Amino acid sequence: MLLEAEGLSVTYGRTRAVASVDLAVGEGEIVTVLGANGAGKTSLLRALQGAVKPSRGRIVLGGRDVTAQSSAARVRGGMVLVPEGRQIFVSMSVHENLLMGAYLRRDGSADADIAAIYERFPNLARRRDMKASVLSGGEQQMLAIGRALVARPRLVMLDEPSLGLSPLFVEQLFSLLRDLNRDGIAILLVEQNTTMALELASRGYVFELGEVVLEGSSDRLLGDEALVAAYLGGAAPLPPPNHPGP
Ligand SMILES: Nc1ncnc2c1ncn2[C@@H]1O[C@H](COP(=O)(O)OP(=O)(O)OP(=O)(O)O)[C@@H](O)[C@H]1O
Repeated sequence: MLLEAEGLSVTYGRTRAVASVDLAVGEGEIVTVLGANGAGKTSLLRALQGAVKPSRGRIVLGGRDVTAQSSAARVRGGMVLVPEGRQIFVSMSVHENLLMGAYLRRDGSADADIAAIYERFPNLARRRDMKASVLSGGEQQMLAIGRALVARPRLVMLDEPSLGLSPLFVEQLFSLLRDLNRDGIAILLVEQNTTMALELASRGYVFELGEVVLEGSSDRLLGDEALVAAYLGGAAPLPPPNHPGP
């Protein structure tokens, strides 16, 4: 396995945001983490990235225990996070944002990788000297992903990347994730867009109150009625056709 979390727990004061979670992502695999708001998905990713110290458990990346390592060391180990809300540097140019992605690389130089990002994202190439604040939401998401790719990851973790994007951009985003995966990059995707996430991923974990309540192949989860009822909007039955209304 490329990434393994074993018995991982995250607590904030008395709140147990992540409770004894076991999770794994294989080399080149796409795995999705689903769950309602507040289920602990962001806390899980932040613990994996090293932004939050887990209260219990361990994280193994490429066979090495990284639980005590800094975020920077984990980036060098091949794991990057595209955080919720993108968190690009809005007062910096597109190009400067991409250069920040190279900052943590051991060699420090990323000209060829940034050129490859511009090839992949022509919209960013056209706007390379503009401030990131003028980009559309979709372009900002592409920039956040582009910046992560400059670090040459083996695993990209994304926290609700489709949030606030138009349906067309969401389609583009998912097709980009598919392309990245074809290039050999493993993906750990936190999404509210349950159906699209399961159609992209090979496996999924469903979180509730910090615990994994369901896990399995995407096909199994897509066919699981309990999951459909709880997470795919199938829980509320439609009123009968002759319903008098309010
Ligand atoms: N920094 C923090 N301090 C205290 N409690 C926190 C903190 N961050 C998250 N929590 C709490 O931990 C729980 C899990 O939150 P988390 O953001 O990880 O869930 P989530 O599944 O990512 O939700 P969302 O989809 O709304 O982002 C929630 O009860 C939340 O209020």
